[in-house]
Amino acid sequence: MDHSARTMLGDKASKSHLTVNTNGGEKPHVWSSSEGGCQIDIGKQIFCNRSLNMKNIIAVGFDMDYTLAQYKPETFESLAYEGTIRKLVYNLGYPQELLEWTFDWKYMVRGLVLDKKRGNILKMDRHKYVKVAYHGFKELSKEDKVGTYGNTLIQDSFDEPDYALIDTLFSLAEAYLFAQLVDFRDNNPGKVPQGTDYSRMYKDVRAAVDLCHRDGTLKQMVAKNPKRYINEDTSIVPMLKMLRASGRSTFLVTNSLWDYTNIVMNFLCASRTSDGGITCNFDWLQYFDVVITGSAKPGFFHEGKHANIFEVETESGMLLNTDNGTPMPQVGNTSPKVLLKGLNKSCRVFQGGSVGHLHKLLSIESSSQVLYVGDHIYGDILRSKKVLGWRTMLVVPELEREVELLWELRDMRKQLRLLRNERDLVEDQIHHLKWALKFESLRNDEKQKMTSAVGELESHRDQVRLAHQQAQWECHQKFHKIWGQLMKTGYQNSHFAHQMGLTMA
Ligand SMILES: Nc1nc2c(ncn2[C@@H]2O[C@H](COP(=O)(O)O)[C@@H](O)[C@H]2O)c(=O)[nH]1
Ligand SMILES: [Mg+2]
Repeated sequence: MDHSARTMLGDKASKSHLTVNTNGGEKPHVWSSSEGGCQIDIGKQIFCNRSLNMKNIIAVGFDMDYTLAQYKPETFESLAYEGTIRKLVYNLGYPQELLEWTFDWKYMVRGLVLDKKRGNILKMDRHKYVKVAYHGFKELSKEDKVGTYGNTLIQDSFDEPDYALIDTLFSLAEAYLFAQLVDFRDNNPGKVPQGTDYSRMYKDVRAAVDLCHRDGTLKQMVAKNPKRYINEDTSIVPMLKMLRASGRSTFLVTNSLWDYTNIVMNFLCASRTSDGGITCNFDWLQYFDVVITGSAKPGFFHEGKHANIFEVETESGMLLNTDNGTPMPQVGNTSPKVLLKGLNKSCRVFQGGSVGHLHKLLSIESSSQVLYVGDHIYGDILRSKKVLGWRTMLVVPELEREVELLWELRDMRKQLRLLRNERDLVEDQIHHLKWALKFESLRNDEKQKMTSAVGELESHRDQVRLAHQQAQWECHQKFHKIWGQLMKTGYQNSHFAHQMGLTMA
C-alpha cells in the first residue's frame, strides 16, 4: 500500500509485531522497518486515535478501488476528466471548445462542498462555517462570503440536493470541471446550451462522469494498461499473507464487477516476471476466503436487505444462481459437479447479496469480529460501523503528505501557537481592565491610566491578530495554495476531519 493504507497499517505490515509482556498486558505496538531499527519516514508511521484489540477480530475485509488499488490521479482522474468532456460535447450539446480544456489534478481536494445553485466551491469547518469560498475559480470577497453563507437564522445543512460533497477521490475531476463550466458560463453566457444554469451544469457533469464509470470509458483503458493508472504495491500480498497466517479470514467487498476486479487485483497481487510483466491468472484469489463484487455498497450493509447473491464462474464470468450463497444445480443439469464446484474452492466469488450472506459464508457470529478497510466515509464506513457494528478503518492517502508537512512546518506552527497565546493573553488583559473600569470604584487618574492602557493593548491586539491571521494563512498555503490543510480550516478542524472523526467515535 505504497500510498494509502500503509499510512494506517504500517510500511511493511509483514514485519510488524505486537509485543506482549509476561503478565498478559500489551506493551506499546512496535512496528519495525525491514532493516530493523525504527527508520520509518514520518509520513508512513502509525498514529492512532482509537485503539482496536485485534484479538477479537476473526475476519478482515477490504474495499478495492482507492483502498487496495491506489489510482494515480494524474492519469486516472485525467482519463475521467477527458471522458466526461467528450460526453458533455457529443452527448449533451456543450460547445466543442471544451475539448481544448486541460485539467489541473492537484487543484481540487476531498472535503470540499459544491454549491450547485450558486456555482460556488466551499471549504467549511467542523461547525459548517464557510471559511474559503470560490465562485468557479474566483475567490468570493469576505463580504460576499458572509452575505451568502453567514449570519443566517437557520443554519444551512449543506447537504443534497442543493450541495454535493466531494468525499471520494473519484470526484476530483467532476469538481474541477464544474468550476471550469461556472467560469465559462459567466464569461460566455450564450455558449452553453440554452437554459443551462449552474445546477443543470452540475447535473450534466455528474451524469457524464457516471456514464464514464458504467460504459467502460475508464475501465477499458485501465484494463489495457493497469500500470499507467494504478500504483504498484508490493506490500499488499505480504499483508494479506500475514493476516491469513494469523488464522483470520480475509474478504473483499467491492462495487466493481468481476471482470474489472479480476484485472485490478491481478495487477496488485500477481508476481512479476523478470521483465516486469504480469502473469495473468486467478492466483490472487488464494489470499481471500470470499470475494463479493458488484456489492452496491452502502446498500449492501442493510442487514435485512433482500438481495440475490450469485456465484461468479471465474473463468467465464458467468453468474450462477445460489440459494443464499449455497450452490444450486442448474435445472436440467443433474451433474453433481456443478453443485460441488463452488464448495470445493478455497475462495468463492460472488456478485450482489448483502451483509447477511457474507456473515454466513464466513461463519461470523458477531459483527464486532469483523474489521473492514475502506476509503469512502459513506459508502464503506458509516453504515457498516454505525448500524452494523463492524470495526472499520478509513484509508486517507492524503494524510501521508499532510503528516510530513506538519513535521516540516513544526517551527512555523510553534510560532503560530505563540502568536495565538499572545493574542489570547492580550485579550484577557483588555477584558480585565474593561471590567475594572465598568464595575470598580476608581479614582479619576486610575481611570485615565487604565483607559489609555486599554487603547494601547487594543492596538497591540490588532497587530498580533493580523500577524496571526497572516502566519496562519501562510502555513495553510504550504499544504494547498487554495484550500489549505485537509484536516483543518483556520484554527478549527475541517468539515472533512469532523466527518472522519464521526466514523471513528
Ligand atoms: N456508476 C458509477 N460508478 C462509480 C462512480 N464513482 C465511482 N464508481 C465506481 O465504483 C466502484 C468503486 O469500487 P469500490 O471498490 O471502492 O467499492 C468502481 O468500480 C468505480 O468505477 C460514479 O460516479 N458512478
Ligand atoms: Mg473504494
